[in-house]
Amino acid sequence: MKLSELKNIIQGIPKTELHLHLEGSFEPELMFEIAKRNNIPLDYESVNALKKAYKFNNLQEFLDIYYLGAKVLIYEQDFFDLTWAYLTKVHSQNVVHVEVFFDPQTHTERGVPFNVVINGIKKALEKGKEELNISYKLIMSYLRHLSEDDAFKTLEEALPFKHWIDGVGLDSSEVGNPPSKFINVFEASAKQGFKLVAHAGEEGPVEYIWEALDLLKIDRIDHGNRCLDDDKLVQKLIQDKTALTLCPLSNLELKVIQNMEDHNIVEILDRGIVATINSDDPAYFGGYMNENYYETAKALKLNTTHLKQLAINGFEASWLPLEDKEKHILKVEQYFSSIQ
Ligand SMILES: Nc1ncnc2[nH]cnc12
Ligand SMILES: [Zn+2]
Repeated sequence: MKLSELKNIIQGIPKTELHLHLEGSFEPELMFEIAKRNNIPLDYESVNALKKAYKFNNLQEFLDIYYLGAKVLIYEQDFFDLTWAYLTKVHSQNVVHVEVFFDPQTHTERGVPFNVVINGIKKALEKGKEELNISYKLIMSYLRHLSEDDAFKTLEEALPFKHWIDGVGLDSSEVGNPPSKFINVFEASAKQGFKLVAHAGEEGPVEYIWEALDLLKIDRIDHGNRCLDDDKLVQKLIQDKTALTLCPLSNLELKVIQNMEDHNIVEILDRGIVATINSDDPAYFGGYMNENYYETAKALKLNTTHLKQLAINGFEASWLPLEDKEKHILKVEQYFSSIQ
């Protein structure tokens, strides 16, 4: 297949995004605009200088810059603009359903009230549903470098907005902050009716994936690249149909892999695990959904069967009601039939 043909095929696939940090979709241009209107100095003198700093050797180096950027977000309008920019971008890439993370503690820690953050995000998501026909779920993520008590405080703050939040997640610095640190707050979150996900096995060992499953009782694993290290785990993921939200460009930029050709997504798919493709923090890692599909497909020579499976998996692994999943999956199947 020619690369231009591959690009066109990917553009046409109706897609989901299930692993996206809204703060990670903060493009430098918008960051500078908001910094200026809020009168907050940035450590970089221009968009280009900031972009030049986007060279990471590991997750922590990225997180340090990601939290710096988020500091300019103060008002409801800022959170609205951030979310709306993401939605219009992925709409242009034929993404039709998103399940997005926000990190409340990154903002409440700086004195920005929880309601300001969530009101801005929610208004943009609703506008996206009305005007762009993008359905959505919202996931509140606890920062794992902070304490479980802090996560509990966040859960309390979230309760008045419970009807707007579909699930809770666990992100930030993985190594040294195992899922077991958050058993109680995940149990309390489940009692409130939230679905559960957690980043596990991105940089951390396969044991963290086991902990996320057995101790936190999560529904879906964010990343999970390390799962192939353990055959018993692979069997469990297949049996329980537990999905992985893989993020190939993120893995490359954070040096989880050295080359895209080294990515294990084909093996994960071929073993029968419900693998999905996502962008994680697209403003920092050089690509949104289409670019993630494209770079992966190009490097690993994915065929249309793989592409179709990945797209279907996105809907299967989503939290959409069954009839919506089926409707979308039918459209994916019709699309691939039409291009044969
Ligand atoms: N890839 C990632 N891993 C952990 N925490 C994150 N927060 C934003 N992106 C993240
Ligand atoms: Zn992530």
